[in-house]
Amino acid sequence: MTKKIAVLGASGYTGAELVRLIATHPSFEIAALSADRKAGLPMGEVFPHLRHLDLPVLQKIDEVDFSGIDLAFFALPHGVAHGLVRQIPDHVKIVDLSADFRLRDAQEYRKWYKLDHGAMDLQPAVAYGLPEIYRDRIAGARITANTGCYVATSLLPLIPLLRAGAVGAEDIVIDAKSGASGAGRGLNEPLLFSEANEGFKSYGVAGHRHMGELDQELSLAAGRPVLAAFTPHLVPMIRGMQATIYAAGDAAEIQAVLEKQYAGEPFVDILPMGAIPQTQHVKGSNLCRIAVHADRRPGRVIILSVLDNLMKGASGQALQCANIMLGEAETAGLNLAPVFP
Ligand SMILES: NC(=O)C1=CN([C@@H]2O[C@H](COP(=O)(O)OP(=O)(O)OC[C@H]3O[C@@H](n4cnc5c(N)ncnc54)[C@H](OP(=O)(O)O)[C@@H]3O)[C@@H](O)[C@H]2O)C=CC1
Ligand SMILES: CC(=O)N[C@@H](CCC(=O)OP(=O)(O)O)C(=O)O
Repeated sequence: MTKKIAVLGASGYTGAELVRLIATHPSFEIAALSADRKAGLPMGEVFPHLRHLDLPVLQKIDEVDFSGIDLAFFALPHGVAHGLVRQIPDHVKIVDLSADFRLRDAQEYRKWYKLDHGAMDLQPAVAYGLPEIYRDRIAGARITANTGCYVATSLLPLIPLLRAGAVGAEDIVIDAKSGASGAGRGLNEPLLFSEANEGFKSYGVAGHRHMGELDQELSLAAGRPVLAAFTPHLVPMIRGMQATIYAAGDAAEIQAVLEKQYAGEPFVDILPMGAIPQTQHVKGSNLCRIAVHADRRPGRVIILSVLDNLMKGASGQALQCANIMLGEAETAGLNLAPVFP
């Protein structure tokens, strides 16, 4: 049976990526698209690459008729979803791509996002949207909080390793890089071509807002508090993300744990030990590719994890969660090989 889908925030990058994916989904149909500043415009005008699709005009959220909608994606900035969620009728399932429902503690949300959370009472029923780890919870949830892009890149290798005790919890360093689309489509001077191209910089050093989410999930996996070092960088590419993770552990054991954990998983590809995954080899796909290297320092490893921030880092993963929530094949609309070169 066809499921009717609303994409809120369809005039942004993750919203447009959801529309691109849903266009080939065998049983999802786009019934409503929302925008803020761009409300009233046809989607094909805002995103000419999608003008061949027969799509509803962008509306303000309060104009959307949710009565026939089965699931809404919130592709909205953080700070919007927690105020919006109560306006959405109970029959509508929600996949929130923002950070609003990722943190289970109101004080942590205030600390990292400088906002008071308006719907923390709903949090116990929210599933954390990392399907390979939380599939069963996602299947029964009304609201899923899609994992952040940097965090998904880091957690896919680290959660199984911490659970298995295969990496030391006390000395994890995550050195991460993102393409510019990770910052969304809003105007932002440091992301102007002449400022972001041909350059490289770190940002959010020792304080990026994804640290709260990392702390939460790494600590849960280890069964004790874990404070990893995490430094994000902006690189002059459009899509793509890499986390280079330094930790204590035995490379052969780590390789074996990851191969076992992800055997049969369609979207996590554990490469042979010592391989070099590249962002170019996941672009446009929902794949996360991971490779383990033994460091020359005994007992230390280097783990490389790459994904497309708009796909497995956001919209691809959100569609994977929606498929699980609506009882569809998990890969529906996601069987896309990477675009290369
Ligand atoms: N980009 C990425 O790689 C990733 C993004 N995310 C998260 O996904 C969410 C969406 O990101 P992204 O698509 O990049 O963002 P964009 O800035 O590209 O898009 C934001 C969308 O939200 C709409 N919007 C903005 N403010 C409001 C508001 N107050 N009320 C209603 N609608 C509003 C915008 O409408 P309009 O343009 O018409 O004003 C636009 O459609 C964010 O929470 C982001 O952190 C998560 C992982 C990765
Ligand atoms: C390059 C760039 O600016 N990236 C964004 C990624 C944030 C993002 O998408 O945030 P969530 O996954 O938490 O929603 C940033 O660092 O703020």
